[in-house]
Amino acid sequence: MLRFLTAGESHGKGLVAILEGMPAGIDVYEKELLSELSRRRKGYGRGKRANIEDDEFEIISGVSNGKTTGAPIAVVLKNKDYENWKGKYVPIFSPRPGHADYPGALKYGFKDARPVAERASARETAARVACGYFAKKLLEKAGVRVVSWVISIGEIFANLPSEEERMKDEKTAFYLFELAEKSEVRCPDLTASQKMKEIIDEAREKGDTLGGVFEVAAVNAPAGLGSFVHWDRRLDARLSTAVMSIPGIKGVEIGLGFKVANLFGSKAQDIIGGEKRLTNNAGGIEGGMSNGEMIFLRAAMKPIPTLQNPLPSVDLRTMEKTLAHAERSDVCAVGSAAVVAESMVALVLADALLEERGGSRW
Ligand SMILES: Cc1cc2nc3c(=O)[nH]c(=O)nc-3n(C[C@H](O)[C@H](O)[C@H](O)COP(=O)(O)O)c2cc1C
Ligand SMILES: C=C(O[C@@H]1CC(C(=O)O)=C[C@@H](OP(=O)(O)O)[C@H]1O)C(=O)O
Repeated sequence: MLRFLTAGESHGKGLVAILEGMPAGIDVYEKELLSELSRRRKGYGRGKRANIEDDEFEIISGVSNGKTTGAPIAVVLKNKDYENWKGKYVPIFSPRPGHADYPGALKYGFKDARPVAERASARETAARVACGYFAKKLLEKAGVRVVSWVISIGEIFANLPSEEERMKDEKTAFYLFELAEKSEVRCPDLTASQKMKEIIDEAREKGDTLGGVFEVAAVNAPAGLGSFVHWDRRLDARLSTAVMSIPGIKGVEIGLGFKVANLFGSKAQDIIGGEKRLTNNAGGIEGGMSNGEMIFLRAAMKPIPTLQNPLPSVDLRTMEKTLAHAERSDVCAVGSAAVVAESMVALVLADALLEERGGSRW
């Protein structure tokens, strides 16, 4: 079983990730890990914090001579911003609607939501991407690649090859990914990317924020990952839980997703006429198992909750009406969330692959 834990707060000394269950013999390149971390951290719409951090890390166990050893892997990531926060304390008395502040304060009995915000913050997703890197390297050995791209931000939609083609065609997936990597918002349509940047600027000027939708594809995933025999072994359930756990994600669709509900069965199912299907409406998963087609999912991220032009809230100490707390924040982080989703998908698929193939060394 591949499992991981993370610890650390957004403005504390740093983050710790422990990944357990990795077999020995997986190649590890620190440069590649650093590049994965910077793919997550950067992007148009991210706030000033992204330029403060450089995601300097240290792998303190589980890797020797550039290969995993089979022992738990521990990665420590520094928060450079810690130095700026040291000795300072900024309480959050008026919870930001949409952030974890209010329910977190109620749950843990705080009048100041700062301790909630510190751990709820998506800074934690840097530790997930560190774990995801190792999962990606294991998948790479099995010929599987996980890629992502953004399809919309606010009401700006990318003009892309048809959904049918995106879900079915591996070459299209790689092509879209390559283009997305060149875009500051991680959108393969470079004209739409420009418009996306413009509405992000507009939102920033108004003290507002944006969300959007991205897609993740796992290319060349073998058939038989996951199982129908029990609810928590179903691959689609495992993938959607993993992606839904990313802060801000409010919807996950596999394959055609919600649209499939509007079709006749004859149009919805992927006809079996040989080893490969003509369509991939199922997003590569039937009966909770991968079916040998590309695994394909889509996720919706809500707009960032911290608004510089804050919404009404209350003071937790008095319950009197006031405006929500405002502080430095991202305006839009959909491209970053897509990178985190790649990691979460890779971790689920690597776990499922190890269930199938086992092995202490690869
Ligand atoms: C990469 C990334 C960056 C984020 N940046 C911010 C941010 O700067 N400000 C903010 O208020 N929320 C940000 N969020 C979203 C919040 O962390 C999230 O909305 C909050 O934890 C509440 O969780 P929920 O939206 O899942 O309910 C970010 C999320 C991700 C994935
Ligand atoms: C630090 C990261 O994301 C943070 C996620 C986040 C939130 O509330 O989720 C709030 C912001 O933190 P700060 O208030 O320090 O600017 C983001 O920058 C990161 O992704 O590395």
